[in-house]
Amino acid sequence: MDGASEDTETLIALVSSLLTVPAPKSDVLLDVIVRNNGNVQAAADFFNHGHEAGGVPKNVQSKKRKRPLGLDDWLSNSSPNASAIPSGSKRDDSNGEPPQHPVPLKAITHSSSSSSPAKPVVDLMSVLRQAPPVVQTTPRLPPLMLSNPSMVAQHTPCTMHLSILPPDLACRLFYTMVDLSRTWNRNKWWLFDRVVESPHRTCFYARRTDGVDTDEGWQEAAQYWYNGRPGDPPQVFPEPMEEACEIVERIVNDEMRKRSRLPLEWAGKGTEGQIWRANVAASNCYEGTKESVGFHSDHLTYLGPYPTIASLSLGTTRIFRLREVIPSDQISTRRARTFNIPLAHNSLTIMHAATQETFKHAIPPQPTLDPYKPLYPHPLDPSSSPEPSNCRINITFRFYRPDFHPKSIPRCKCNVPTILRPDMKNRQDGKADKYWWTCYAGAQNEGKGCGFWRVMDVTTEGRGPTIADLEGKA
Ligand SMILES: O=C(O)CCC(=O)C(=O)O
Ligand SMILES: [Fe+2]
Repeated sequence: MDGASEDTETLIALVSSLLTVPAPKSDVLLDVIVRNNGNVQAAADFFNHGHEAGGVPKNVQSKKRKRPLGLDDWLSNSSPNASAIPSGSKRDDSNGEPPQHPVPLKAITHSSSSSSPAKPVVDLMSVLRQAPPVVQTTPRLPPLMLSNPSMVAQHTPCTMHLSILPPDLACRLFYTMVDLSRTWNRNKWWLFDRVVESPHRTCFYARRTDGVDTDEGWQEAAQYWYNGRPGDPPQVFPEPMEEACEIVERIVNDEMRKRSRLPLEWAGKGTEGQIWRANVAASNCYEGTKESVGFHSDHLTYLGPYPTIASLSLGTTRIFRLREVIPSDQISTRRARTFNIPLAHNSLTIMHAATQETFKHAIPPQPTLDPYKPLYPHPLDPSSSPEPSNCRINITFRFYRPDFHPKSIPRCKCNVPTILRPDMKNRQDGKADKYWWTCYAGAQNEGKGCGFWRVMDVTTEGRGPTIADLEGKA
């Protein structure tokens, strides 16, 4: 995943933790957070001191006299040493909101590369727990298994494409990535006051044709893949990944031509006139039943609004879980449904425009799995017989937009590049959606950031061309 996404729910949790009055509903909290430009303390002050002064309208006050929700309510009591992933559903909003102290970049870089955290690193899933229940009157819908491409297209903004690579290429790419994955790392970042670790291994790749050796922008982009931890320069696409990428690009372009485009989507073209091309890829390896990635939407920092992300699955079939984030104004009238999509070997899931703005996705732990039985022997040992494998390899091919080049990303008061996130809860279905640049220093700086928060404005920031520019509607 592109870093771990912190989102509006994290902001809400942080404001709730500062309240000395009964907690209002989350849409009210968010409204006040937005009006205070994302300043958690100012939003909390508004509730704490505004009530008596009549600052909060009657209809935004909670009817129930409840103990205010504290930070501890969001953190489970599990031992920080626990590295096993507990069973049962866990919330993953990933990173905590960057806190309040400005820190120079050097300190952050130093801290991220060599810090010895005060508390031991813990598995992310052992720190987070279920969100408090929202009072709901609409009926709960049971999770739905989307077992074929037409069901996926019917219920989600994604499409599913089966058996996309020649079988020998799919198998060779699987072996190549499993071999490479032995050196990949688990993502680590600060969540509130401790370091958490993603329960799977990941690696960031940049395509050679896109100036991997010369453009230091890729180095920064790679660093952000690892939640701001400095690391080695990005790897280039290994040969079978390049071969697969060309096939993936053709499928994505064919699919995109059939779909209507949204105003903030990128409207540039590739050298061969393609609507979409991949210039980077991130690969994930999940071994066994427990390795997973929690619910998140991908950071949009270099992808820009409404990205298309093409996700190739190889090896063992795992479930891809999708769940819509219901906008605040619809929360009492409809419920999100959980969709489970089995990702077979050699299948491509395209997360089309608006997936990151409207849904969260996860690869949950699962009780059992079917080992993948390769059809071909390992290319480095052609006389061996193929061994069944419990690994799933995922490669997400992405297009990092030139108008969101690392050089153009605003820096916060810590002098660290910010991250771009959509306002999922207050969206307008492509018409006037809001995106925020927020401080991300806290992910690596012992949880300390500056609280920087600014609305992204495509026009004043000189970004584009977008579809709206082309259509003259900007
Ligand atoms: O493994 C997958 O299919 C999902 C990976 C993912 O969400 C990510 O890399 O952002
Ligand atoms: Fe993701």
